[in-house]
Formats: sequence, structure tokens, C-alpha cells
Amino acid sequence: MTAHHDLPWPDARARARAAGRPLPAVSRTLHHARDHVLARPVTALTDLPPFDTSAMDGWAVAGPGPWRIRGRLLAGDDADAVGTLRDGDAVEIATGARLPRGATGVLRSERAKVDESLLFGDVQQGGDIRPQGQECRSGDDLLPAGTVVNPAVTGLAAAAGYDELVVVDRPRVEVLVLGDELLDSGPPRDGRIRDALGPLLTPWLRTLGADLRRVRRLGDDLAALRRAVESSQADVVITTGGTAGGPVDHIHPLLRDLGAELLVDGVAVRPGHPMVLAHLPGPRPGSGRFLVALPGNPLAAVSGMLTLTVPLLRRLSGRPEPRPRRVRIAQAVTGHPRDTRLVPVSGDMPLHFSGPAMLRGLAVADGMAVVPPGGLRAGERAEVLRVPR
Ligand SMILES: Nc1nc2c(c(=O)[nH]1)N[C@H]1C(S)=C(S)[C@@H](COP(=O)(O)OP(=O)(O)OC[C@H]3O[C@@H](n4cnc5c(N)ncnc54)[C@H](O)[C@@H]3O)O[C@H]1N2
Ligand code: MOO
Repeated sequence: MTAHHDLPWPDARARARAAGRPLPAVSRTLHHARDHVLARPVTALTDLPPFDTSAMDGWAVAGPGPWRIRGRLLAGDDADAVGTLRDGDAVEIATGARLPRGATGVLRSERAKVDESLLFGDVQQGGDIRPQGQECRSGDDLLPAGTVVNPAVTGLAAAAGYDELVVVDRPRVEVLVLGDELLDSGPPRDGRIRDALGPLLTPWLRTLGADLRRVRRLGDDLAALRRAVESSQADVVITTGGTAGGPVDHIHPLLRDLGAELLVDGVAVRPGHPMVLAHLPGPRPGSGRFLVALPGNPLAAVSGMLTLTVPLLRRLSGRPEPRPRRVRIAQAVTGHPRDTRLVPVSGDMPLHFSGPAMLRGLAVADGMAVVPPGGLRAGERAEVLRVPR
């Protein structure tokens, strides 16, 4: 594929989506499967409930009352211990206990009266019993491939009998934050400023399902940058800064030296136009490695994340594309004559402090509106990209 200078923004995003393919399927314990995507459907390994169960604390009874009390069953007990109930028999039972054979219903404790050794109350046939297989039968499809493993998925998989799940491996990501001027602590001083991107990208990449291996600070040193990229074990290397044509902007020389294939080299978007997506020989056979070069201006870097990194990581980790969110933007937004603009919004309101070097608008935003060349009229609909919350 040849490089395109200042590719239209929708084409850049489409190219990032199409650049990779899902990583191999791997087996992970339930704990470690969190935030991965199912590579295979989850089918039930058991009926759920696996046996007829009492839904309430009370009495398992057989036939019409009154009943003779014959014993007690707690959750986890072997129901055979009380044998088969005959009409007129009752067994004290706890929620979740296996129903004894012959039981026709459960009488809740608050509706029961015990007099001597006799039990009185009204109970419906089958009342307060959770029948075996009510939620699923063994072999039923519970969740399709492509489902993100959230805490409820983990719980359901455990209930259905799984110790491990087959999931798409998570992309290993390494971040290289470039710039001699950056400080890691304290206020800006002596012409130097704080690194805003390490702290911004670290939690964001985790929520995107990336296996974030490390975030490294590098100075403006081409040889060190080259060593870092060549020795990285990541599937995706993300750099920040150095994308423009300044004296210490090393990204383009680096990619030339490495013989990288430039998939996106400059995008018609404000902020963020110098962003780059490149393909390099990689750590896994056949798959290659991606390098996303984000511009150094912080909001321009966020624009690069939304345009290139988010679609690429979704694809590699097997996540489906979410349905685009479209919002009627309440106020007119000035457009760029040729380029797309990405503008922080809260609900339907465009926000101030949206310059390329600013994060003040984004920090209170719930999205970035995609403003086409020429701008938006008040009340016009626009796609709004989700931003990290
Ligand atoms: N002659 C031109 N100069 C520039 C152009 C251009 O088209 N022609 N484009 C401008 C645009 S737009 C952007 S965006 C930047 C892109 O710059 P780089 O990717 O090369 O980034 P740097 O020069 O390293 O830094 C730019 C700016 O951002 C600050 N920065 C960098 N990293 C961080 C960080 N981790 N946290 C906070 N701030 C950071 C850096 O100090 C600079 O102020 O180029 C323009 N120039
Ligand atoms: O990418 Mo720059 O201004 O467009 O920040």
C-alpha cells in the first residue's frame, strides 16, 4: 500500500480498522479472561439450575397439608439423605438446596405454621421451586463469539461450569513518550513541561483491552528510539511526539530507516494531522507489528488515538465496532475549509479550550464530535466518538 499525504479522515479511520486481523485464540483462566473477547461461543456445560432447587427458605412438601416434618436439607446437602417424600411429608429446606424426590412444592417459612410436629399452610403445585434447566440446558449457546468478557460473563461462565475461556489474545502494547522537554513530576520549570500523555494513555489503553507492557520516556535521540522499537515485544508500539518536520522530530527518519510500510501518513484532521500508522516486521510470526505515531500536542494525540489506535486495537482484540453515536449538536461549530475537525463535546454542547495543546475541554467532555469540512449548523447531527471517562 502506498502512503497518502493528508488522507481524508474517514479513510484514515477505515484504513486503521482494516489494517490488522484478530490475534490468535488462547485459553485463559476466568480471572485472566477479563476484558478479552470470546473467540468461541460459551455453551452450557450443565443444565442451570443443575437440579430442581428450592427458591425460598421454608419447607419442601408433598401433596396437600397438613404435613409431618421428616428432616432438613441445606444448600449442598445430598437430597437422597431424606429419601422420597410421600403425600403428607415435609422437609425443612434452605434456598438453593436440592429438592427431595417426591416434593410437589415449597412452602415459604413466613407462610407456614408449625404446631407440635405438624406443618400447616397453603402451597401451590410447583410453587417456589426453581426447576432444573429453567435458565439453560446443557449444550445451549449462552454467549456468542465476539462478546467482551465483563464481570457478569465471568460469573455466568463459572455458573455454567467453566474454569477457562477461549478468547482472542489481547494486543501487547508499548508506549514510547518522546521529548527532552518533558518532566515526570512537579510544576513546569526552566522551559520544560510535564508529560501529559503517559498519564492519559496508560488508563485509556487498559480500558481498550490492551495488554499494556510498559510506558517508557525517551529523549529526542533517534538511535535510542530505533533500539526501543526494534527490541520491543509489543504488537503495537505507540509513540508520542516527533511526528512533524522539526530538527528533533525523528519519526519519519526512523520509519525510513526501518523500511516501514506507511499505511497512513498524515490525515486531513484538526487537531492531529501529522499522525502516522505504519507496519513493521513483528514479534509474532506472520502478524507483523504496528507503529502508531501520535503527534505531541496532547489533544492532537487524542485525535490520533481515536482515528488510528482505537479502531486498530478493536480489530486486533476481536472487539466489534460499536454503533456510531449521533448527536444533534446544539450550537454551530466552525469547520476547517478542507479538513475534518474533532471537537470535545459534553452531551450536545461543544466545549471551549479545545486547542491542540489543551486538555481542559476534553477533561469534562463525554465525546469528540466529528465536524466535517465546512462545519456544523446549530441542530445538525454529527457522529460523536467516545472518549475515555
Ligand atoms: N513547520 C511545521 N510545524 C508544525 C506543524 C507543521 O505542519 N509544520 N504541525 C504542527 C502540529 S499541527 C502538531 S500537532 C505538532 C506535532 O508535533 P510533533 O508530533 O512533532 O510533536 P513535538 O514537536 O514533539 O511536540 C509538539 C508539542 O507537544 C508538546 N508535547 C510533546 N509531548 C508531550 C507530552 N507527552 N505531554 C505534553 N506535551 C507534549 C511539546 O512540548 C510541543 O509543545 O507540530 C506542529 N508543528
Ligand atoms: O495536530 Mo496539530 O494542531 O493539528 O495539533
